[in-house]
Parts: sequence; structure tokens; C-alpha cells
Amino acid sequence: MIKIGVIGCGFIGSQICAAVDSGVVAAELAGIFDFSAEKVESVLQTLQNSSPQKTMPEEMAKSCDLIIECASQEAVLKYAPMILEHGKDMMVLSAGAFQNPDFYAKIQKTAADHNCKVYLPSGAIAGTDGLKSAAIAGIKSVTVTTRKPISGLAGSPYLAEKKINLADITTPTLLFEGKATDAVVAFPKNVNVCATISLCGLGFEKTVVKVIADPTISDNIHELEVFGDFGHMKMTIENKPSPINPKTSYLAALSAISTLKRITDPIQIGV
Ligand SMILES: NC(=O)C1=CN([C@@H]2O[C@H](COP(=O)(O)OP(=O)(O)OC[C@H]3O[C@@H](n4cnc5c(N)ncnc54)[C@H](OP(=O)(O)O)[C@@H]3O)[C@@H](O)[C@H]2O)C=CC1
Ligand SMILES: O=C([O-])CC(=O)C(=O)O
Repeated sequence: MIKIGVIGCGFIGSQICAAVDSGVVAAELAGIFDFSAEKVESVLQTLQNSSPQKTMPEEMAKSCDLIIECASQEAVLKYAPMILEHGKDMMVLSAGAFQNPDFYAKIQKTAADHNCKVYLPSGAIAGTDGLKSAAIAGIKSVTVTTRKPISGLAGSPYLAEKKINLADITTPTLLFEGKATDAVVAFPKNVNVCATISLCGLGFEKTVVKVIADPTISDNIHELEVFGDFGHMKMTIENKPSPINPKTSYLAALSAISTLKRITDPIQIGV
């Protein structure tokens, strides 16, 4: 059984730990880490069958086979090169960290040099399967429109920079329209989906992102529209936000668990 280490014990981390602990994923939960010792303890208290070490990522890189980042873009920048240099596989949820082309190239090279893999789950969006296939023939445009309730956008750096007060927003309001490169920096905890879509399709510079604050909705809604030689694709997903972090959709955690099942299962389904 592969040994898993989890960095980040918030919503996604706690769901992954529960899935491994309950046997939904055939793996051993060997290590966990978070800035907050309290969050680590609260995850440990939910476990019935696992006793992971409370350990730093540097130790996980030695003792685990696969380390899952479900913490922040900063955590990817800080730990991913070191983990890959130890020859260990990674799963990355905070995919926005890859908007920096030098960093992405470094990760690609380090993973190749050390014969290891970096897995990016589809996260809170659907359509990566069709987009990846379409990209083989050629894509003309990719647009992601993210629509979130006010509570899901609070604290984004873009709001402080533009002096936008969310409390003043009473109707659906377009906050941002631009390149995915800028979107993942402006809303680092809201549009990692755009990073994943960029990497599947046209890249960060050519993927168009719109972020809408919508006080009339309670779901996190992502729309993906793609034009290319294959034809035209339109996808809308209406995600239930997680009960403990309204920025994050429940599906994001499920997609990480599903990716783990794909890594550990002998039969591979889908592109
Ligand atoms: N790819 C996708 O489709 C999606 C990606 N995400 C991303 O996945 C990540 C996890 O999401 P979620 O579980 O909801 O987030 P949470 O905020 O619920 O949990 C993240 C935890 O990781 C901690 N943390 C952050 N940075 C570090 C670090 N460098 N070292 C150790 N601990 C750290 C946080 O601490 P603190 O609170 O103190 O910062 C927090 O306890 C986020 O970056 C989120 O934006 C989310 C949804 C979809
Ligand atoms: O969970 C979501 O709806 C999307 C999200 O936060 C992200 O992509 O970072």
C-alpha cells in the first residue's frame, strides 16, 4: 500500500484523511502537517484506523510515497521542488502556483529528472477530459466564468487592491475579467480551477477568466466555454460550497479522493 502524506488540514485535507482512514482509498495515511497544530489534532481525533505521524513536509518527503498539497499556493512554491527532489510523487490542489512559467518548468524538469509524477485533480470543475482531448487538434478560445456568493470571495487580495467592499454589492457584479495568469494571483483561493483549465488547454496567458460576485446565489458556479477544431463545448457546474470553507466546493475534495483512487486502482478509466 502506498504511504500518503497530507499538507493542509482544512476542508480538503480532512476529507482526504477520512477517505483513506475509512478504506475508500487503498493507501496508508502516514503523515499530516498544517500551520495549525489545532487543525492537525482535530483531524487526528476523527481517525479510527490510521495513526499518521505529525510531521514536517521535509520528513514526509523521506517517509511517504505520495505527498498531497491541499494548503495554499505558497505551500506548493515552498515544498514541491524539495518533495520531487526526494523522488516522491505529489498531488497539487493549489494549482494557481503554476502560473509562474519558470516555476512550472522547474517542476516539470525536477519531476522528470527524479522519475516522479505531479497529479492535478480536476478540482471544482468538470470538462478537463474533453478539453484535454480537444487540445490535441487545436483550440481557439477558452473562457472560465466563476460566480460565487459574497461569503466565498471575502479576503481575496484583489478586493483590497481595488478597494472593493463586498458589503456594497447587492446585485451580480463582474469583479474581474482578464488572463488566468492574473486571476490566480488576484483570487488565489477561488480560481485554482482556472489554472487547471489553463494547463489542459491554451495556457495561462490565453485563458480568459471572469469572476462575478453574486449575492443572489448560494452555490459556487463555474462555466467553461471552449471553441476549437473539435467544435464547441459549454459546461456549467453548480457546486455546493464546503460547510467549513465557503471558498471551496465539496466537489474539489471529492476530485482529490477520486484522483487518489485512480492512482491506487489497477484499472484506469477516462482520459
Ligand atoms: N484545484 C481546485 O479546483 C481547488 C483548489 N482549492 C485550493 O486547495 C487548497 C486547500 O483548500 P481547502 O482545504 O478548502 O483550504 P482550507 O483553508 O480549508 O485549508 C487549508 C489549510 O492549510 C493551511 N496552510 C496553508 N498554507 C500552509 C503552509 N504553507 N503550510 C502548512 N499549512 C498551510 C491553512 O492554514 P491557514 O488557514 O492558517 O492559512 C489551512 O489550515 C487551497 O489552496 C484552495 O484554494 C480549493 C478548491 C478547488
Ligand atoms: O472550489 C471552488 O469552487 C473553486 C476554488 O475555490 C478554486 O478553484 O480555488
